[in-house]
Amino acid sequence: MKKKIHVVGAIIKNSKNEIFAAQRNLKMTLGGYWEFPGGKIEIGETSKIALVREIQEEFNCLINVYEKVEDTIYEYENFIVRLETYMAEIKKGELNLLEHSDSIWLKKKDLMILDWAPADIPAVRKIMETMD
Ligand SMILES: Nc1nc2c([nH]c(=O)n2[C@H]2C[C@H](O)[C@@H](COP(=O)(O)OP(=O)(O)OP(=O)(O)O)O2)c(=O)[nH]1
Repeated sequence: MKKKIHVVGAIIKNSKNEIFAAQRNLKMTLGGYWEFPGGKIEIGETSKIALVREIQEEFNCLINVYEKVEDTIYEYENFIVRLETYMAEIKKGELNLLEHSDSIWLKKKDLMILDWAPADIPAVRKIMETMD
């Protein structure tokens, strides 16, 4: 049976209404794909607490987490992911790439130029449809 993982991702918006995307480095699973930063929820954590922790660990940055955007299940070749995404903003500091190979701030209309991790596509579509 395929392993199931529960992952949370932050759709971080700046004052120019741009969205932050990060590229997974080639040593990570799904290396090279773009994602909403985040990671696996640990036992006993809420999704929002996990998201704040992951962004602190991977980007040394404190975020505020707001409403849920999407909740998708996607079956990869070797595992099944449940990806929850939440709107977020930087509360303190800046996003430093401690683990990712690249990052970009994009207007929502341009989001599809990236090669997103397949599980992220429903969230990307939803942002493009709903955000001002
Ligand atoms: N953080 C994040 N992970 C995503 C997204 N979409 C998606 O399919 N994933 C997958 C990639 C990873 O297999 C998993 C998240 O694990 P993680 O971010 O904690 O990665 P990790 O380095 O700890 O995982 P691993 O490479 O050690 O297996 O979910 C996304 O938007 N954000």
